[in-house]
Amino acid sequence: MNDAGPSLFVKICGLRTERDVAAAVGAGADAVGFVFAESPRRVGADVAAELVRGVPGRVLTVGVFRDQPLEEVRALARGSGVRAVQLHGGEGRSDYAALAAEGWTLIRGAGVREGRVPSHGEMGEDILLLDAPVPGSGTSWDWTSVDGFGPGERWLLAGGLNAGNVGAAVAAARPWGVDVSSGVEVSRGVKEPALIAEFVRAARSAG
Ligand SMILES: O=C(O)c1ccccc1NCC(=O)[C@H](O)[C@H](O)COP(=O)(O)O
Repeated sequence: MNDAGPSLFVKICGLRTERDVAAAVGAGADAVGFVFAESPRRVGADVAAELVRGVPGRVLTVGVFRDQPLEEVRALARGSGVRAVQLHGGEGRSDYAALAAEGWTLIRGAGVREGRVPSHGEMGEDILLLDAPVPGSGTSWDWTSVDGFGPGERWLLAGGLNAGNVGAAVAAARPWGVDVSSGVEVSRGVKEPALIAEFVRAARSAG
């Protein structure tokens, strides 16, 4: 994983096909996400496992969940072979602690509502993902409301990003990395390789 380098960490989320994975990896993404939560992007453990097998070790594989029982999170994360778990619901500290003890890298998806920006590490996460209140909806929020993250704090900016606005978003919020789903799709759940390549290029030149 790109850990402390100067370049912006780029995650492409909601991949469903080998073509999506090839596009994200080929474009130079640092992480790829597979949605196991209720969503048009949802994949099963078997499909995800097949896709994860095609991802090189330098790219972090992430399973995305929302308000699912811990046993289900464990089963899907293990069954698919992802290395990181991203939680978007009301999961509590004890859930984070249990998953951390089992060795997964933990990403906490937190919606920014009315300018209230959650702090890094509140749940014991490794990476904080600041998102729109409805994750994966392609909606943006006021990125200028972010203030006060230290240089060592790993946090991802997400929510309504695309190749056309990621530069301004990065300039305003100075995140450690960015995450996108809708902005690299032609319709909900259908990724477009050219948009993925364009997004990674724009993000890299911004950060
Ligand atoms: O993608 C989904 O449908 C989804 C459903 C439930 C929980 C999380 C989900 N997605 C997480 C993400 O991919 C991020 O929210 C994403 O990077 C930002 O989404 P977007 O605004 O569509 O770029």
